Amino acid sequence: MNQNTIITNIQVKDVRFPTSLALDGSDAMNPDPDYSAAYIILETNHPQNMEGHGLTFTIGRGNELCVAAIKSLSHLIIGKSLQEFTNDMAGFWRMITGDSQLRWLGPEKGVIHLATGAIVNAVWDLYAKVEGKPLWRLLADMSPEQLVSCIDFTYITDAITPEEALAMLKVKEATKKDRIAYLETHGYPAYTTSAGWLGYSDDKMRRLCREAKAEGFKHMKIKVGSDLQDDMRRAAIIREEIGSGLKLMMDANQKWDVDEAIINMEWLKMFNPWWIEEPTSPDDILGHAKIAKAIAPIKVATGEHCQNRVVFKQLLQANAIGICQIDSCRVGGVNEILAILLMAAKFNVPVCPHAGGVGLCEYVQHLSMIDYVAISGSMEDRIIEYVDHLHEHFYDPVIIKNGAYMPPALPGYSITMKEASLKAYEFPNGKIWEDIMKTKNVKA
Ligand SMILES: C[C@H](O)[C@@H](O)CC(=O)C(=O)O
Ligand SMILES: [Mg+2]
Repeated sequence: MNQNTIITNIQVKDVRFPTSLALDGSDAMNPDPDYSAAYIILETNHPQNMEGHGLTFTIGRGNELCVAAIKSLSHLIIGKSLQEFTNDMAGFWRMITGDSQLRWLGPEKGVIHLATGAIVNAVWDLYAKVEGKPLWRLLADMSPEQLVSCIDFTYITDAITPEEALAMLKVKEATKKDRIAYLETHGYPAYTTSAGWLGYSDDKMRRLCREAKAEGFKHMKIKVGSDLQDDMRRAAIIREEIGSGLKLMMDANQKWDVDEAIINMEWLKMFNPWWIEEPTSPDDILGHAKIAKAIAPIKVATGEHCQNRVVFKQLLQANAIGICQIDSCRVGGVNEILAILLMAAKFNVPVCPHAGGVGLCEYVQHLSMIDYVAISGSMEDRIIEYVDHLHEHFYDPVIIKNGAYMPPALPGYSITMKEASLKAYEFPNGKIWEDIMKTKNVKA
């Protein structure tokens, strides 16, 4: 590695895609999302002009808050060298989350933590690019000691210690190469949410179900939580299309109170769902535990709004989740994800990442792959979410074959967006937004 890759500047962009126009991504809680990215480019003095790219995901309004928070954090990395960070990754993460004045805004939650995710992921993207490897492979090639050294164990040692983590990783070390070979041949299984968005008509839902089946998907997710009768009607349509052989998952996006979730699942269980996702408030650990106990063997899944490793720890300790849904930039990026993956493996809870959003499929494929290669060592009951939106804006978009993600081969974290897309979709002055404002005759 070049010994002096200095981060000289950080560009921060507010990029938004008008997905609400077609109701792509719509659910019971979020009826009109505009998939958006607070997007950053780390400029460096690298002789080949290497840049680190990263984003954090929002659904439109408020993206500017993440942009502002990233700007507030940027003094922590500008002028520093990449090597200073990579020599002590856990220290780097503690430094980014530990600015005492900014920490007051969290700690480690909300807008400031979303911003942390963008910056941390951009540093990992730069690291992987400088090393000439896709991120999953950079991590897979690390020794157990190196992987453990990336993790800040603060607040989680009652669930997992660095020594335990090391022992777990060492068990998987010898067989890593077999799993890399398997991944390269078969990929990692995916499920699709594309047919199940709440705002889609019945005809569109049916067509997308058929297409997904023909493309080889074996699992599909449907949105619920608007109105029970309508949820049942739509679930019946999907079951009719996919038959009993395919797995169906349901996502309530936090719409229900705890007892309401239990009652509604009593009705919805006739459609044989594998899991119910975000049945209630993402902060209600005991509520999730109560639901999980009441509706077993249907599993409770959550994580896309889970703010940090501490909440994941408690969800796992309380037997509140049967599926752990990491989100690549809701928590503080790769370092914190590694901690969560290790805890999930220790508690024997499968990880099925959340990827409904722009760039999230591109990100999370790397995370499931490192989980498989080095951490849990298993694909059993594990699938990565896939949504069929906006991949054309990335230089290294996901590749899905026969319903599986194929491992990315280009260096980096696959999150670099095309310059033309960054320009056209920049909010509010990009061409796309200017045109939308003109049509609506409004100012942003
Ligand atoms: C607003 C988003 O599209 C959300 O519905 C995504 C989600 O819950 C998922 O992909 O799961
Ligand atoms: Mg969801």
